[in-house]
Amino acid sequence: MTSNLDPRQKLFVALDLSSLSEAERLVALLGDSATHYKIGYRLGYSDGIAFGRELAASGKTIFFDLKLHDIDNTVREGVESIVRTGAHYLTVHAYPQTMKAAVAGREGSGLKILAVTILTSWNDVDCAEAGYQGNVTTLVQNKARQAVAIGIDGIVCSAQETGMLRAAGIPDRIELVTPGIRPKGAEIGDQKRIVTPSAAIAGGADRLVVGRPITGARDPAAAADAILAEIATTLG
Ligand SMILES: O=c1ccn([C@@H]2O[C@H](COP(=O)(O)O)[C@@H](O)[C@H]2O)c(=O)[nH]1
Repeated sequence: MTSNLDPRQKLFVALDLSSLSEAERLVALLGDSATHYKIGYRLGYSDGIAFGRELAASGKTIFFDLKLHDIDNTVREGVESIVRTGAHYLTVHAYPQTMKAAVAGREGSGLKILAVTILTSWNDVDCAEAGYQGNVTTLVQNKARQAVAIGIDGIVCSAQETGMLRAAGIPDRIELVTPGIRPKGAEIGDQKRIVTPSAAIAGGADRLVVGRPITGARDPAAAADAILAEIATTLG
């Protein structure tokens, strides 16, 4: 049996580009190949919020990866501002107070809050260096459980952890959003917990986040199409 799922719904293209014009060019180049975009620090701190608002109004699914973490009032008010952009997803760091404030801020809106557990550029040594007790697996699991209890809509983790999280009882309604995706042969860069697109889908990732393997490719549209083909084949 083949899947009816549109593979484009599984792929967030990270618009980590230095200017609005570069981002506009990439979105035009990708055309219908991409329906979901992520905007992070690089574009977000310049024209990215307005551009995300524009893309959302044009029918694209927009994910602001702002990784909020601040005092409750600031987080809540920040989330309220993001609600007004019409975006669909927003990240906060997976600290209890921050997650509670974010959930309060998005009350009554359609904005989904995603909790960033342990960055995919970290391994066990990095967690120890940051003063955490426990390894990546334990920390991701504990943070995910806390996030679910608080009412968060999704978890950001590596696709290495998706199976473990479902086995630990993280319910299917919680979206597992996975950066650190690297097609075979792609440059790894600063990522440490990487997974190929097909392995991520096979392992139960709900959404893949891909930046440099697309934005840094000589032919970004071809790179995105190759990832979509890999996703489609795995979905069956
Ligand atoms: O744990 C995390 C959380 C967020 N990210 C973001 O995803 C993209 C990944 O980009 P690549 O170029 O494909 O590495 C980037 O915007 C990160 O800020 C993450 O990598 N890991």
